[in-house]
Amino acid sequence: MSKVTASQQGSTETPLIFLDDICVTFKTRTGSLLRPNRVQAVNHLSLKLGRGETLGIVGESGCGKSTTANVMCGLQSPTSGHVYFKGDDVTKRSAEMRRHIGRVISVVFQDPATALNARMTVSDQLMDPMRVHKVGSSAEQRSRVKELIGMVGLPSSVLDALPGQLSGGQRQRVAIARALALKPDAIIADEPTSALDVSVRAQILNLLMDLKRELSLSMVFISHDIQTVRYISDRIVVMNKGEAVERGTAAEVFDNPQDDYTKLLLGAAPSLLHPDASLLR
Ligand SMILES: Nc1ncnc2c1ncn2[C@@H]1O[C@H](COP(=O)(O)OP(=O)(O)OP(=O)(O)O)[C@@H](O)[C@H]1O
Repeated sequence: MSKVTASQQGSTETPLIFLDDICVTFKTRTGSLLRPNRVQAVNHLSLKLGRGETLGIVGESGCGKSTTANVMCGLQSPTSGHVYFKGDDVTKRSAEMRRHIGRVISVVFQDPATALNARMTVSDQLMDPMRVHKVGSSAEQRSRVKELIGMVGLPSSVLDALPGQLSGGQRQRVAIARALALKPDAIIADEPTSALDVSVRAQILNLLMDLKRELSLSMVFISHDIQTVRYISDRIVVMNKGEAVERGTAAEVFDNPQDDYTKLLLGAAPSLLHPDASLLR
């Protein structure tokens, strides 16, 4: 397995995740069997996720955000380029490496209704990753489940509930608790508030920020809403048509946007966050 040093990646500390010149091309259903059409979902993208930072990835639907997230957590192999985890080249993962990365990088998806198993109680959903990865005794797993549900601000009475008996916000809290079950290094949150009622979006964002700080997590936060990304991120990458068109600290991107597309996003739709700013901290 080849290594890349921090200085080769242009920083003093080896990032948790480093995507180096990633391209992802998909064959589409249009075109013929011999000459399938292709879509370039990610086009020569390089980015780093530092330890303990929140990296926001923002752009319109179809610009390649989810594909980028999937490359980061190993759900998608790049067509070209390299993926480094803590400096190790993990582009071509063995089954063991895939398992390890699945444990240390967790994903929170947009819609908790589909991300959770409708037939499993909350308790079983939280226990599941620990059972699959054989972490702890059953007594330790049960105790961790109680700890997890408290961490996301839900009462232990919900542990016996099925997802369908919970509100959308409660379900997303359960999905976040499950993502934390194996004590990951990083969470990738892919549009985690988009499917939620506007009144609970700020609560979920605040929860993610609190957990990230308390647990010293790294986080990738993906959204098409640039105001939400600004609120939660330390650094931001703006994507357009598979490419990173702008990057910088949240303040740099907002106060002094350089790219026309970023300016367009900033001038576009109002924030999808609750209009009552007092809900945000
Ligand atoms: N499995 C796939 N097969 C074919 N094309 C795909 C596949 N996954 C994504 N694409 C295409 O790649 C491009 C980027 O998709 P991606 O889902 O990464 O964008 P996105 O910015 O996350 O969009 P959204 O916000 O709508 O989820 C789109 O044109 C999409 O249709």
